[in-house]
Amino acid sequence: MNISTVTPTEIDWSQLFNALNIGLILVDSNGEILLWNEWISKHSGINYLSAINQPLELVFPEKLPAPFVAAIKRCINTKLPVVLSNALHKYPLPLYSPQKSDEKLSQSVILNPIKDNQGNWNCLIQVTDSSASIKREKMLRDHSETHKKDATTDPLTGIYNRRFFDSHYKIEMNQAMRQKTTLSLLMLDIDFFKNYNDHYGHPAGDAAIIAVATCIRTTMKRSSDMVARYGGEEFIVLLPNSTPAAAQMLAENIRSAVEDLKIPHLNSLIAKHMTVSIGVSSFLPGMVVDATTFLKNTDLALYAAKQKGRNQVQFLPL
Ligand SMILES: Nc1nc2c(ncn2[C@@H]2O[C@H](COP(=O)(O)OP(=O)(O)OP(=O)(O)O)[C@@H](O)[C@H]2O)c(=O)[nH]1
Repeated sequence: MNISTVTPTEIDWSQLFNALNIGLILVDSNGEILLWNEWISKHSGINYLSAINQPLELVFPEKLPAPFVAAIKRCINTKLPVVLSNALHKYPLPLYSPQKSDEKLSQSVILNPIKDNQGNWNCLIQVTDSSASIKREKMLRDHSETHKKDATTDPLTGIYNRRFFDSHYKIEMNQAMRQKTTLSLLMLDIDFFKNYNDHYGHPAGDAAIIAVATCIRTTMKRSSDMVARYGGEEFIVLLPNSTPAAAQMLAENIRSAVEDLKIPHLNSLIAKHMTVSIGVSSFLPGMVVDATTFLKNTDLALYAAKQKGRNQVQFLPL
């Protein structure tokens, strides 16, 4: 049915307005209510008879926001529609969810100028419940943030994963070369971890990896330092602007902090507790060396720490 072709005698307009799943209020230029549909009654708790011919600003028990009242006046004066941004005006009217009477309804509101038969301009306020779309947007946003976090974080320990390290390392390396600054790397590996797993079981092994990751993270001081899980029981620490001496000192702090955790390791061949070996390498200003070589050198330093007896720090110059 084309509504524009039917006359008011052919259709019950109030029935139509009340059947709509949006709120409708029509106010004249004095702010008096000319139309108030069922949806608005349901969400405001104010029935048609209490609202009709009353000033909009006095009908609600709460004061209406001044920008909303100003927008209605603007709509009538300019004879132009106004869309109220949901971000700025979340609750223009004191409307509530019929299911949860204490939960304010977030609303999308559009104001339209309407001319009556006498040529007077009124404002039609259309209100829709935007809580569902806001919830959907929030869900999508949370989802994408979780996704981003998943892509950069190691699920077991919560520290960065190797993929994130690889990309971050390239950026830091380029910066150190361009700006002629120092960059140090530590590579850490838990000693005799295979024996630990074999003796205490895989879940205990996982718990030990988490404990070591947490220990490294809490021993690091600067916000620019970053630690990542590089392999099963291997970690890598990137230290921008750290000299060889500072990097070795931090490595020693981490080594002794892990020892101080006193995680029993009866199958270690060098101690009664869990220990780590650490290789240290530093890129110095003006050096001509690529990122892969620097990384390999750090790995060689770690290898040296293992060879020399484990539970120690070894520095290998580039
Ligand atoms: N529980 C647990 N074990 C892991 C994980 N990733 C790797 N591993 C184990 O870590 C052990 C590493 O053993 P190896 O590389 O032989 O080294 P290691 O026994 O620590 O000996 P050294 O490094 O020479 O002192 C292997 O047994 C892996 O199965 C993990 O996520 N959880």
